[in-house]
Amino acid sequence: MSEHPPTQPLPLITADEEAPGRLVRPLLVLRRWADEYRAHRREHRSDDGPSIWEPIHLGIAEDGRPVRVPLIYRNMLLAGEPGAGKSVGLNNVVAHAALATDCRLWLFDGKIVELGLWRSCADRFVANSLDDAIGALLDLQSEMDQRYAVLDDERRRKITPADGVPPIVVVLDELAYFSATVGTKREQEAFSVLVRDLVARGRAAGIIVVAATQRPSSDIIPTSLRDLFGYRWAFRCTTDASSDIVLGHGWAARGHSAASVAPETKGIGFLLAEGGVPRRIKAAHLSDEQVYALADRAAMRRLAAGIAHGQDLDDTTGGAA
Ligand SMILES: Nc1ncnc2c1ncn2[C@@H]1O[C@H](COP(=O)(O)OP(=O)(O)OP(=O)(O)O)[C@@H](O)[C@H]1O
Repeated sequence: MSEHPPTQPLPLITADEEAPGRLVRPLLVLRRWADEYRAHRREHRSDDGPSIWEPIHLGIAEDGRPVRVPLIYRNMLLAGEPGAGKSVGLNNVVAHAALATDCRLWLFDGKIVELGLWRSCADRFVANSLDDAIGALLDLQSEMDQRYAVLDDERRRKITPADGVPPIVVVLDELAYFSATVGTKREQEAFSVLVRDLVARGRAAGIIVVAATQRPSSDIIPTSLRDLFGYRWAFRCTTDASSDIVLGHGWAARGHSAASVAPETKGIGFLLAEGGVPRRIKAAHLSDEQVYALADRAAMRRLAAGIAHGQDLDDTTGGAA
């Protein structure tokens, strides 16, 4: 935000010829200062928008405090029964990433319409083709490997904002569609192996995986994959066992179960952040109208920043080189 300009000294004596020398009332002085400040803000308003290096607002905790988490160098898993509020929760993450012109956005949506609202902001949008999904993940894997090669050359461990190499936010909704529903077993396995590799190795290269599923079962979220996610957000689950599949074994027995969320209380979930204790939070709700408005705004910002949809990763960022 720009600073307040040097304030011009305001005359404390009116120039009113009919009452020369009358003191200006302090309230009027304050009002004029406020007007001057507002005008300055309007003129110099900084519209930098959010950054992917800043925490993302997810909702509010039980104590009424906002819940904001940094996503950079981390991954997030969202799971819960159909209609529990995952898409609404996911929209908070996508909105932040879309508005942040310092990251790229790759969206995978087997259902097409959930993330489809953000399509104009995405560098790559994969709909219901497993073939396309595998192709896109292979491209991400090779981008990740290139970035690591550069980091290795420079004897560094991870990318930083100073590098100018944009983090890539990869959003996968619905995970089970690609890993268990369409395609052959072999293709599903190829998809799962690539996702696991990105989640396991992508963080330091700035590749952030955010995956959502309405099937919190061990075939979709095996423990070995679940444990790679620094953030796990369990929306209402039907059983303690499925809540544990998302959050980790034993949390339900300790009183942290997403099965305790009443079916009618949409948007409530348990967020486990980096080895802490799961917190019960309510996701911030963006209506469809708000999502459309934000998506349009984000697309314009991306266009203005020269990173609009369709531009090749290497054209605009230089890749990792
Ligand atoms: N945080 C919230 N605040 C208010 N209402 C919410 C919230 N989250 C969800 N809802 C309501 O619940 C409905 C279902 O939410 P949402 O579409 O996010 O569920 P979902 O878990 O993604 O479902 P599915 O798995 O079927 O896609 C929303 O349309 C909205 O009306």
